[in-house]
Amino acid sequence: MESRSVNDAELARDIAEEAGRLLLAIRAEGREDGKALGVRGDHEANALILARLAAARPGDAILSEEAGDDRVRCACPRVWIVDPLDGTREYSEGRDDWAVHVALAVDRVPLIGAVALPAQGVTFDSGQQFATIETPRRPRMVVSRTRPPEAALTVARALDAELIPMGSAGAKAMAVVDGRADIYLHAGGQYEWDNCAPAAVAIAAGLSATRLDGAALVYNCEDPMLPDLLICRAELRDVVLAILAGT
Ligand SMILES: Nc1ncnc2c1ncn2[C@@H]1O[C@H](COP(=O)(O)O)[C@@H](OP(=O)(O)O)[C@H]1O
Ligand SMILES: [Mg+2]
Repeated sequence: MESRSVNDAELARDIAEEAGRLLLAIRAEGREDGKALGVRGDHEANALILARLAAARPGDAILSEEAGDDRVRCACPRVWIVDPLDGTREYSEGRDDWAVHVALAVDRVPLIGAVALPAQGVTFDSGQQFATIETPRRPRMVVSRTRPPEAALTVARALDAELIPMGSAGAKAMAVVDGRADIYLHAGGQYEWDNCAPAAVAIAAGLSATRLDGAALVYNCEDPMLPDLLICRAELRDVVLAILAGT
């Protein structure tokens, strides 16, 4: 029987923070820059996360952006879904909007997750307490800084929302969790590892996290592509979905 001395959310947080410290140390070394820095960071953070999960939860399956996928996981009820470095481009550019994602989907539901933002010195996990945040009169929407989707721009125009460009799905989702933004809308392509941990934390924080048609987010699918999502304050969900349905 494997050891469960820490619960799944604590384990996810510990591992995400440890990978984050490694990524900060690699960047501080200054041996690589640009693409090579991102490649090394992805590779070493992935190795650390896979080793830690295999030791702590040997009975569970793993889906990682940086590891092969034999799809044996599809028959497993508990699957860890990890992105060792989300926002690789931003990490390589010396910015602080990048993240480490460690999530656990149970029966395809994003139940547990941790999102570390190592360069911002903060980690969020689905087991923590979340502060109550007031909704401002003018909504703020985080969007990809390099490829903001047309659907997000349409919603922003309709709501007169302020647009905040930012890298990394995890960094954007956590901006909504901690009240720096109210809506994160993505379309056009993403994978389960990009949004599983962010969605798990967002749902635990009482936010709405769905597909752009309002459907539930389902994980551990045969094809790990999960191309669009909406994470927002629960009270904004219906109005955003109605705007999207009308486009
Ligand atoms: N159209 C698309 N197709 C595939 N992946 C996409 C995508 N748009 C964004 N992503 C992925 O989603 C994450 C956040 O992107 P963005 O900062 O543009 O919002 C990045 O993950 P990685 O950095 O792990 O590759 C990026 O590769
Ligand atoms: Mg990613």
